[in-house]
Amino acid sequence: MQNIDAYTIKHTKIKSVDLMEQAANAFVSAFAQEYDNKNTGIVIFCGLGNNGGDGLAIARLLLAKNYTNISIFLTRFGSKQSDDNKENLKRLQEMNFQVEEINDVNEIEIIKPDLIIDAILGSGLNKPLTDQYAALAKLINDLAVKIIAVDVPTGFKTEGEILVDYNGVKADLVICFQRPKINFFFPESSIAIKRFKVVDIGLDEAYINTQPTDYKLITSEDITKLIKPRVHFTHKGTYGHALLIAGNTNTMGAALLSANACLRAGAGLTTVCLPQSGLTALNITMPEAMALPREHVDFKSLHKYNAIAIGPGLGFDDDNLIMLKKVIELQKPLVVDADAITTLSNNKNLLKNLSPQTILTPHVKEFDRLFGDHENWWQRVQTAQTKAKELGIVIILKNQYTFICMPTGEICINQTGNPAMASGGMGDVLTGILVSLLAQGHAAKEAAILGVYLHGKAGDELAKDSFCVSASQVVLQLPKTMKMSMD
Ligand SMILES: NC(=O)C1=CN([C@@H]2O[C@H](COP(=O)(O)OP(=O)(O)OC[C@H]3O[C@@H](n4cnc5c(N)ncnc54)[C@H](OP(=O)(O)O)[C@@H]3O)[C@@H](O)[C@H]2O)[C@@H](O)CC1
Ligand SMILES: Nc1ncnc2c1ncn2[C@@H]1O[C@H](COP(=O)(O)OP(=O)(O)O)[C@@H](O)[C@H]1O
Ligand SMILES: [K+]
Repeated sequence: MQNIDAYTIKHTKIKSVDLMEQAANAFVSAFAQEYDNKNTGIVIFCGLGNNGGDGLAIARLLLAKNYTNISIFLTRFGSKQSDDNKENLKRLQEMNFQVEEINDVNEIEIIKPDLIIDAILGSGLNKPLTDQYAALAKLINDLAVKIIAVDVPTGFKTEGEILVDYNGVKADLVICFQRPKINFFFPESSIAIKRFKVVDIGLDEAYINTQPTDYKLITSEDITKLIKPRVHFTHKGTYGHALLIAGNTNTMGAALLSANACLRAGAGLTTVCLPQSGLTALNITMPEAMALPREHVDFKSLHKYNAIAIGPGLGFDDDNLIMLKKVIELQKPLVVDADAITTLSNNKNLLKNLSPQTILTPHVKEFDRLFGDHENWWQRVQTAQTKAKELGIVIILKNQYTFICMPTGEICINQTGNPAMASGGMGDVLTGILVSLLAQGHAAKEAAILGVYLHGKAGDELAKDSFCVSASQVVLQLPKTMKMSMD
């Protein structure tokens, strides 16, 4: 971000203090949407760097908006004060507003406010908090009032492993500038952040997009470009034939959910390879799908399918390994999920044979089973990136924010989806969508981006007026979500 800052200042001829003003304005607009009561008791803590400068500018702008119940503390714990911080302190003092300067946490005397704005340290954090900073973070947290952080909670690293013994500010809301930080997407961030909002501060977007980074946020524009419209004079043969190898006695539902998702994501034809005992259920619930009883599979006949998915509810029968081997040998576009990932974990030599059009869809436990235990998500995502490159495949590491690791080393982060979707069968639905998209001719990379986004988006649409969302509901919602995502 620092170099993007510098570029914007240089090329748009905007002064850094004006960029700070834009950032403060964007913060205040977002803040006012959340807290519109002008009598709200607000305490703002500012450091000496640019995060503190933002805080001082925010204080002035809030006062101008008639938030009258504001106290400001400037923490002089160091000696270095940034120029823009000095300038904003001057502007505030010119308004005759008192800024209380503190050199030691013990000097602080505050009456419990309604909320605290944390502008002590931001993305400039370069070491863990100690001494005065750690004591101040503790004091703020212990007040047990709402905390709104400017850009980043003080003490929170924006990149790298999140410390288990985090001692920084614990924010209810982070109003973050221009782009979310990578560490916001890891579950461990919940120790410091309940919620974040990203605001546009006018940095040069075109330039940001030229900056070398492994991370890319998936946007609705990406999806609109990727979805292929249904074209006149096309027929079922145009949209591919998908095969799902799934289901077992007690987990037949997984096969049915996957198959239904595959149909509803637009595959021309869907065949389900499931145990004989599941045939009646399939025929009754999904007359559109075809069946291939698993007891009588002629592997040579599998060539005709455009894409294959293996794993949901598959179980661990003796012949599963043979089936997985045969399917990998076909070198077709392939999704390996659930129990097939576990089988792969026990037969890691197969990994190197996966075709370049393979997508693996592990959740955290399956991922660690496959690639070893990890202490945290930062490490896990690094491994996913390395393995996707090494094996030349796509790895979808599933979570609230799903990481899609490409063979090129690129990591696409998906932000759709929500906790209402945290229920069994949701991953089976994703697998059905993915194989459907592969069968329709999307490359693995495209199918992964589209599938993960649409799956979460359907869940988001349903969660707008529903406490929880079932996997079957996501399946039913899919065609609408796809249609709406086209424009
Ligand atoms: N990027 C953008 O797009 C825009 C960014 N903007 C804002 O700038 C913020 C970044 O500002 P910043 O670079 O001045 O750093 P900031 O976080 O204020 O820290 C200041 C100093 O603190 C020190 N320090 C660090 N860790 C420490 C520790 N553990 N314990 C003690 N001291 C520690 C360290 O000093 P040093 O150790 O080097 O002496 C550091 O230099 C960013 O979050 C956003 O709010 C917007 O205004 C405009 C657009
Ligand atoms: N809190 C959440 N936010 C967003 N997506 C979620 C959440 N919980 C679950 N999901 C999504 O649901 C799916 C769950 O997959 P998985 O654990 O394999 O489910 P199952 O094995 O029950 O089918 C993943 O795609 C995951 O991203
Ligand atoms: K902060």
